[in-house]
Amino acid sequence: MRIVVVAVGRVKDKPLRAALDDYFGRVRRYMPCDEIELEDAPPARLIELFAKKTDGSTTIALEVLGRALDSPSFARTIERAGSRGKGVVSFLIGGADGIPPETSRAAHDRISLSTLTFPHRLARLVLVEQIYRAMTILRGEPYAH
Ligand SMILES: C[S@@+](CC[C@H](N)C(=O)[O-])C[C@H]1O[C@@H](n2cnc3c(N)ncnc32)[C@H](O)[C@@H]1O
Repeated sequence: MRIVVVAVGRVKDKPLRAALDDYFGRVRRYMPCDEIELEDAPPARLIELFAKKTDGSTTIALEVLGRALDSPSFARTIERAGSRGKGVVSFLIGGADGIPPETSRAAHDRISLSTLTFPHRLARLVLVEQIYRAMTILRGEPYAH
């Protein structure tokens, strides 16, 4: 199984980059995990970019109005998605204007991190932290603070 986080926008802020790198590093102790940053672009271009970068993977769109999950259910969602097809699970995060509706509709699943709307870079951090948490849940290992 491999995880790919496909997100609109670059994270240049150093403390946020460091926090993301920390959680990506933790996830990579369990499985390969890539981060793909897409340029912000008009919806038609974003639809193309998301499709190209997630080709062949099981896609999960991050949406405020997506399926509400607790962390154990999120862990099981990753496990199930990883058992499909080629075992590549791609998480999609939109930019300031969100994920193009066509891309979101085409995703295999749509999940929410909260009913609150986060800035997209913060949503990325919460997602990667939750992926790390999911890995510890699936392995029955303690969460390293
Ligand atoms: C600022 S939000 C986009 C808001 C946009 N007006 C919309 O309604 O989609 C940017 C991205 O962060 C992610 N995001 C923000 N808050 C989220 C939440 N509570 N749950 C899941 N994803 C979230 C989504 O992928 C969203 O496309």
